[in-house]
Amino acid sequence: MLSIQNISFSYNNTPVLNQLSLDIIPGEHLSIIGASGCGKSTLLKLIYGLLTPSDGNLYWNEKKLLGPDFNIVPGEDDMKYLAQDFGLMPFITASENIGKYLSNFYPIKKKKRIFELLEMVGMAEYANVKAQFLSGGQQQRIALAQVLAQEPKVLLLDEPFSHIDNFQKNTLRRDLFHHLKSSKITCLVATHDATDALSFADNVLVLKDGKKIAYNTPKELYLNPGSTYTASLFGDVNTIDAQLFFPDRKGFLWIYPHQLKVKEDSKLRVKVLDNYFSGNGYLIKGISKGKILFFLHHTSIPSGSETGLCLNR
Ligand SMILES: Nc1ncnc2c1ncn2[C@@H]1O[C@H](COP(=O)(O)OP(=O)(O)OP(=O)(O)O)[C@@H](O)[C@H]1O
Repeated sequence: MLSIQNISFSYNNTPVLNQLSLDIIPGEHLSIIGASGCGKSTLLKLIYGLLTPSDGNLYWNEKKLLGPDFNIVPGEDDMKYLAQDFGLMPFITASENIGKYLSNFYPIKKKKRIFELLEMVGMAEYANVKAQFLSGGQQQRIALAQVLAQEPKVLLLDEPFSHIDNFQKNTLRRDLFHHLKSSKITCLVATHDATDALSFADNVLVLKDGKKIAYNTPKELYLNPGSTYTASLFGDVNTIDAQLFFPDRKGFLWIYPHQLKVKEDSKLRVKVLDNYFSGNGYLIKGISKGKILFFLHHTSIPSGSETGLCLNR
């Protein structure tokens, strides 16, 4: 188990992480989400041992992780960390970058493993191309293959698909996360992409200003985000007075655009401000009693017109 126990961290006396605790069981896939600068990358660097916590402890299977103040070569043996800047060697080929840390003792086995990994990241045809001639997305895929090559027990991925186009990203992450699950590799992913968290994580950790503000399964967190901050990490969201739909309820509801639908005679009145084509319909921006609301509709609605909204159950 990976155990994060009450860790805090500051860069030059500026606090970045604040008393964070979490246990991650072997084989678990955790997504770490939060606004830019909330401390996601810093947390991964602390776990991998590139930084030392100013307070608290980290354990991997009862072994205390000591960080760079105690290890001559930073980085834990059982772990691999893929940083946002990939770290490939530019003057050697894609294959050589992947095979860099693999043993030369069994050359046929090594070649096979490199090929398998190139296939997994959809880069077989670039095997002999030097890294410096690959695009950003291609380099990111080779860097992913490189961290997988040594079969780590824990994989720490920082925005692993940020440079990869949607089409390839969808295929790649399905294949990658399937591979990690079947190989029982524990995986922590810092991400801004809601799909990484919703579709592929077992649990999601939400950070805000270096603090853990929510932790749950993706489904539970999506349906009951508990704050506008958490809900908005999954996309556009409306914060609506609960009494508007449920007279007995107090507080707010977090309603995603697809959870509202047009009902002309509904008492929630909205004036349409803008329409955004979204493929299978329109995302519509409206205003109701001075508050911006987003909802979906199968056609556009003229700006300036008024309509009613109700819950889409
Ligand atoms: N080497 C550093 N020296 C000083 N401050 C740093 C350093 N690295 C990061 N920070 C600051 O620490 C805070 C957390 O940074 P971090 O990179 O962990 O955030 P993040 O959540 O991963 O952001 P993003 O989503 O934009 O990658 C930010 O305010 C950042 O400016």
